[in-house]
Amino acid sequence: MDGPSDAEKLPVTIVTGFLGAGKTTLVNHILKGDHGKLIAVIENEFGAVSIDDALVGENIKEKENIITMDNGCVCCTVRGDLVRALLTLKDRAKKFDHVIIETTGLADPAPVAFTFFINPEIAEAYRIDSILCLADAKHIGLHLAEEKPDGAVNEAVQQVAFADRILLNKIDLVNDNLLDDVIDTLKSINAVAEVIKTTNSVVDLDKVLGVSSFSIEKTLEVDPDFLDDEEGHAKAEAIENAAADGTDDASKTAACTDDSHGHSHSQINRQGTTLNEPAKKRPRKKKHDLTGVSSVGIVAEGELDFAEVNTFMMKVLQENALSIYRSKGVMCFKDQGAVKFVFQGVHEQINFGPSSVMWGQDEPRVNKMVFIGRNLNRKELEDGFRACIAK
Ligand SMILES: Nc1nc2c(ncn2[C@@H]2O[C@H](COP(=O)(O)OP(=O)(O)OP(=O)(O)O)[C@@H](O)[C@H]2O)c(=O)[nH]1
Repeated sequence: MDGPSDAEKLPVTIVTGFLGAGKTTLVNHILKGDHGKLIAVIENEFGAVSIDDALVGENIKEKENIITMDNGCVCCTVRGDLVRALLTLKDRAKKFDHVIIETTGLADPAPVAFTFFINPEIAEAYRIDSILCLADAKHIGLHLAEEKPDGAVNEAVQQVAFADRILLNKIDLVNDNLLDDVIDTLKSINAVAEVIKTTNSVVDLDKVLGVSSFSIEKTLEVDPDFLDDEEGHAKAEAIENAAADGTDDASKTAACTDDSHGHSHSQINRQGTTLNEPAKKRPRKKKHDLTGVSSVGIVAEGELDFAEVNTFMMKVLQENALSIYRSKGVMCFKDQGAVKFVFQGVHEQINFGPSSVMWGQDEPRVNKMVFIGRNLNRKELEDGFRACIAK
């Protein structure tokens, strides 16, 4: 018997893009939009302390419409969680019109997309509408050019290569020449995806929702092994088992092939074909290797001193502009009543100010700060931040 047609399946948008590119800003733009759709959001954060759910939660009417997956990358350690989240959403009485998955900025989108093909229940209920990649016009060049250890994928390249739409965001931060260069680089990696220039991820919603721009044929052109993963069957089985028994161990084992928290995917080159084109022998797939990349999450009770935080953050971000990819947090300050502050940093670029919502009456006023980067000094960051609590 034939399965359901694509039109009967729930459309899913996978939002990808490097750390700080504007993914959460896009999700919020979509949620606030006048589209009349009931949207469920699956948020994945790399660190154990999540901030994005609070930032997205401000725009989502009911808490149950947002599912957060912390402490791991959706393409690696929490893939079992993704399967569980999708199965849970499918069985909810409330019928959603659309699902958005916001991946971590370090996720390789290929295994996330793969999930929609290996699990029959998910394949029957969902279709990928689009893989959207947010690219930060100012910093994407840096990340695309980053040399990775031998055998490891560059996640920024994978994100661009697998997208069917690229939102080239933060165009306010670059001049026209640089913008043209960035577009050339993006096109050299992915010649087929439409590139849409945006500021603050503001895009016409018709260009991002219900666009049916994902195509398995195009994906297979980018990665001919996409559905034919060396470990694919073992992975599928392990992930399904993990989903069934409520543990992630199986997906960890399946997805992470070594201690460096890696698993294998094709590395894409600038022409959008796999490196080491398969000759007779299948090329060894490259690993998603996050060695040295970590997140430091800090939860601190008490009110912060404004001047101390300012001095500490400026110093830390100036001294580590290249190694701290991303910093973000929610904070409460002395003498500021119920005003909730949001800190957003992308490398040395900072946005810091009051949130659009206040601390709720029953909401515990707890400061949360996350730093994500390479070779972070956990103790220095934790001690420094805690020292900013007002005496
Ligand atoms: N100048 C400028 N800032 C922007 C733009 N779009 C987003 N931002 C800011 O960039 C910061 C990061 O944006 P997010 O939407 O949180 O980025 P993200 O990709 O979700 O970040 P991660 O989830 O940490 O990977 C925030 O301070 C945004 O307000 C833009 O077009 N121009």
